[in-house]
Amino acid sequence: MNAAANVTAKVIDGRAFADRLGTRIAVAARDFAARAGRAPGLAVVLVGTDPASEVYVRSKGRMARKLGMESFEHVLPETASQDQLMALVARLNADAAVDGILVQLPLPKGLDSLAVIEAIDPAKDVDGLHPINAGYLASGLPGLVSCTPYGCLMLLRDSLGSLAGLDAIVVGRSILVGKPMAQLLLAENCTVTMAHSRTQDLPGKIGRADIVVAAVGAPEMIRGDWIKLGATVIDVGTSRVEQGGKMRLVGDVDFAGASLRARAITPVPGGVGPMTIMTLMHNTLIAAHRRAGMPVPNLS
Ligand SMILES: Nc1nc2c(c(=O)[nH]1)N[C@@H](CN(C=O)c1ccc(C(=O)N[C@@H](CCC(=O)O)C(=O)O)cc1)CN2
Ligand SMILES: [Mg+2]
Repeated sequence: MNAAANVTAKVIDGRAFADRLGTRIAVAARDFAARAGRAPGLAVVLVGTDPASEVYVRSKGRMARKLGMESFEHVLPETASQDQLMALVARLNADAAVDGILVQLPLPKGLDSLAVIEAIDPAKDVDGLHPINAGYLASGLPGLVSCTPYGCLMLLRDSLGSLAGLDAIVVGRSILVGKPMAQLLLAENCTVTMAHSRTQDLPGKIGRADIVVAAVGAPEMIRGDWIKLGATVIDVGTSRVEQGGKMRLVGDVDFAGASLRARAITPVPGGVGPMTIMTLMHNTLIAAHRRAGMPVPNLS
């Protein structure tokens, strides 16, 4: 733990961690292909032309191919109907070459993302968002875990070892990050507080936490001086802000201020983001093994 307020935190390098995990996934994917007679297959669905989503979808396809997986990319127009999207999901559910299905979020206005998520075969739900997989997680049963929180957990375990007994706060309650993150931390025997827009005395609650996971999408809303000395800070937020005439990517946490109090902190970019894509590859590998009736390799 930092003894004084002016010790600089260790910066957690999510990109390097993701690269190392990727090397192990590539070996396991090659082994799967040799035994199953086909590569693990990931289908990525993009609806519309949101520039950030286009970048993420392209990165996912590129990474799948780089690691020796088959990538199936489906792009529907902004004007696609709910029925068209549901029909595509049904086709992918029935396609034996597809182990993982991911529908990039957010969907254009007018489309019901929860209905789409519920239509995905839970065994292929590599985003871990289907209520069946959320239920497995809450029940401590093996399912598929949402990619970003799974990546955050890997970084926390790597940085801290055992998390048992630590006070953790998760700021944000989305089904994509906040809720599954809280379940994962609870399963690690943390005492978990879930904070959200109606939480009272957020600075006080953050100030008591050994682990802070920030996932609200509000640029630098968590001030550095709220952080407990020696805490570990995981910043999931990515917001583009203008500074001095230039666009800059920032997280939910004031990185410079928090670095003076935390023992370790993820940067933005280069922290949680790269883990999101690599845990998706990991989930695809897991889904492929389960669907083929093969034991899931332990890559940790
Ligand atoms: N179906 C899903 N939709 C979305 C998810 C998801 O997990 N499943 N997560 C986010 C977007 N996302 C992946 O889809 C994602 C976000 C950020 C990064 C990333 O690597 N970020 C970099 C910075 C990139 C930049 O410069 O813009 C970083 O933080 O270092 C990867 C994936 C919402 N939608
Ligand atoms: Mg990041």
